[in-house]
This record gives sequence, structure tokens and C-alpha cells, in this order.
Amino acid sequence: MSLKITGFETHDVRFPTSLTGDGTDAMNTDCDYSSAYVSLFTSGDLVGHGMTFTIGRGNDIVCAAIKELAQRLVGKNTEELFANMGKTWDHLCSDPQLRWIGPEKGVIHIALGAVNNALWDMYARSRSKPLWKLIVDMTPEELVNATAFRYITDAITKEEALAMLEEKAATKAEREVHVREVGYPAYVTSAGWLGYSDEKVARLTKEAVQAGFNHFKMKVGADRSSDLRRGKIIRSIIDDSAHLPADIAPRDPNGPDLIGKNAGPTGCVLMIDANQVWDVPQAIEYVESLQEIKPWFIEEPTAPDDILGHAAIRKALKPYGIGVATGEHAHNRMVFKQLLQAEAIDVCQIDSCRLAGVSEVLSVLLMAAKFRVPVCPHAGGVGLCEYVIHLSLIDYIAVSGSMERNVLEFVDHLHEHFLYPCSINNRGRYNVPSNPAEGYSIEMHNDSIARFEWPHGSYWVNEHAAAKARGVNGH
Ligand SMILES: C[C@H](O)[C@@H](O)[C@@H](O)[C@H](O)C(=O)O
Ligand SMILES: [Mg+2]
Repeated sequence: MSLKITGFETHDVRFPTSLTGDGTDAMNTDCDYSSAYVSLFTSGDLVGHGMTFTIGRGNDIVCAAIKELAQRLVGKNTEELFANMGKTWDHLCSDPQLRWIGPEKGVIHIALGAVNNALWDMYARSRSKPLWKLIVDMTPEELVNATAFRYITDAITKEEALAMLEEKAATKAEREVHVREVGYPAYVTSAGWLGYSDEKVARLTKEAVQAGFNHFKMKVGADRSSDLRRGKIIRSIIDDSAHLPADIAPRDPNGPDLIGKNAGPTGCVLMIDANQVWDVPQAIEYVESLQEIKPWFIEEPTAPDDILGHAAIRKALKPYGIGVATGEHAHNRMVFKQLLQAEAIDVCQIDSCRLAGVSEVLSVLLMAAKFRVPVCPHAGGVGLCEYVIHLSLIDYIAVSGSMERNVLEFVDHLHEHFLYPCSINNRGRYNVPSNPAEGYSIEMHNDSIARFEWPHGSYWVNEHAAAKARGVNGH
């Protein structure tokens, strides 16, 4: 049925994670996980929800930008928008005046992420499929048409993308069955936030091992001796087979999926994340001094736009078997293109809403597959885990065809605010979202919005001052 987009609503929703130190790292020492949330309405019952992630102040500025962009959809016919989502993305992106306050970066671009994701959510709901399923069921031509392709054809042409997708098409169904059965590999970050005490880190790491996880990320970069101390605490837990659940045998650290991951004796892997605190020479020297804790990679060692800096760090750390990962602050597909062309990264960490939504994510998935760099999406925030399982499923089933070397980030925060929260199986892997009504899984409960809306939601008006005074903290 042909519908028109009739309007939209935005919400500035902020959760008080700064009270407990959740989400903290060497750069972001005080974060209130927040969602700049948008709902698109149509002339029928069909709706679409989307959001982008921020860490508090400024979320209202993103909501203002969302309003400007969502206005570009009002009055449009939904089927015409869905028929060529790449073209729709170009339309959203190219307002002749708004473009000046980007282009394709900063507030305006993450706002576009929320709007584009809301439209994809609506498209998936209109076909009664979860978002990942909508996309893996597309023909190679449909998928390429849905992709933001401008400015990347020097790295991958549409013809090359089509050929890659066609090569994978025949075996998509097998991969879908397999991943539904085993789940998608995941790793835990929320045991190692910088603001947590050693005791809390140790307790949460043990719990994560017990829950079946075998990849763990720890924050570094504020203080070298405490990084080493904590790194040793985590390694002593994950390398000790006594902590593994009885029904999980230690994995072979020399097994094919662990080669190059610096796995310990139980097959568990540690990663470290500096959130951009260092200059290039400092990053090299600092990470060299952490070699004892054997990280698989250093994430965001320096400024996110410094492509050649990442390449230099990667080259210098190679002899230690330590790789480089980045992407949560890579603001568009061109940054990823250059990171790949410059051989600057071992792991590509797309962000579901810093890139401007699914259409731009698809372009990075295609480039990463061509350059054979594994995609391990970023999910340290509110709503990001709900989003990214869809993206990793698209990557595995339709694009790269592999999940051997991939792990998808998981943080155990705030899932209860979503109607279709992500979930993890007893092997520490993401379950496949399978409710036909869930779209992109990002719809928030109305009462969560009402309670945490900034600044007039009931939590902020009635509860926050007392919670702060009580000093609720797990530091
Ligand atoms: C402020 C945030 O919690 C970040 O620390 C987080 O996104 C992190 O970099 C991550 O890799 O998950
Ligand atoms: Mg990070």
C-alpha cells in the first residue's frame, strides 16, 4: 500500500550512567549514555524509529539537526523511498544549505544516521522482517542500490560489489541457518570500564567468563602502571581454566580463528582501547610497554581522523603481534576507505549511527570485505548493541561470508529500555533477532522515554538529585 510520510517526533533521552562510572575511558571520563531519538509517522499505521548515540550534553543539538533532516522526508511516498535507498540517502544528505554545516561529519551527519536508520526500520517493518533479514534477502542489485556509493568508486566499483555479492549469494541460506543455530561471536567491554575498581573489574570478568565469553576489552591510557596491574588481573582470570564453565572446554590458542589474536592458554583474548588519548610516537611507546598482557589489538590509539598516524602505529606494533583497530569515531565512509587503502587497520569498527545509517554502513561493509579486513562493530553505548547485531548478520550472511575472525562488542547496559532488546546465548554469542515486527530493534518503551527525557522527564525532575546525593556508585 502506498503511504506518505506525514511527520516526525524527536526525543532527547539521557540515562544517568555517570553515577556508576559505566562507559568511562581515558578520554570520556564522565558520560551519561544518551539517545537522540526520532520516530517517523505515515498516513497509515506504519512507523519507523531511529536514534543516534551521544554521551550527554549536546544531545539536544543533535535533536535539532534531526528535525531539519527529517523534514526532508515529509510528504514523500514510502514505496518510492524504499525502492532505491541509496538515492534516498543522497537526497537526505544533500540539502543545499544544511550541507555547509558538514559535509558528512559532525552533528549533522550523526543526525542523518538517526533519520536514515528510522527509515530503514520503517522499511523492514513494512515487509514484516527484522532489518538484517530484509537486507540479506535482497538481490545483489537491490543491495548495491541501497548503498551510499558516492566517493568510494576508487576503492570499489558497483560492478566489483555486485560480483562479490553474487559470489556469496548461492550460500547465503546455509550461513543463515548456521548463525541462527550457533549465534554471532561477541566480546565484553563492560567488565573493564576505566572508572571501575579492580575488585569490580575482577568480579565482572569472572562473571563474563562464566557466561561463556572468550574475548574481553579493557580501557587503557590514563595511567600505565594501573593499566598493567589491571591487565594482569584480567589475564590471570581469563587464562585460568578453573574459571571456565564446566561445559566449555578451553579453546586451542593456536586454532585457526585465534591465530594472530594473542590468545592465552585457555584460548581467551584480551583487547585494549585508548579512546584517542595519545600522539603517534607516544602510542607506540606506551603500547610496547603493555606487551606483557598480550593484547590482540590497540583500539583508537590516536586521533580518529589521522589515517597515516594509524598506519605508522600499525607498522611499529606489528613485530609485537599487536594489531590496530578503529572506527567508532570514523565519521564517514571516506575515512574508512583511506584507513583500508593505507593498510592502517587490522580490524574495522563501524559505528551504526556515526556513519549516517544503514546505507553508509553497507558501503563500508563492501569495502572491508574487498580489502579482507574483519568488521567488528562498535557497540559501547545505549542502543548500539540492539543495532549492530543486524549489521554483523548482514556482513556474515550476504557480504564477507565469514565470522571466523569477527567479534561483535557487547556492553551490558540499558537493554531493558528497548521493546526488542538484544540477547546473548550461553556460549557468549549474540542471538539472532527474529521477531517480524522488530524492524531495526531500536524502538524504546514509551515509559522509558517519558522517564528519562531531558530535562523534564520524571527521573531528572524527581529522582536525580537524590540519587546523586546518595553517591550511587560502583567505582
Ligand atoms: C564513551 C564510551 O563508553 C566509549 O568508551 C565506548 O564507546 C568505547 O570506546 C567502546 O569501544 O565501546
Ligand atoms: Mg572504543
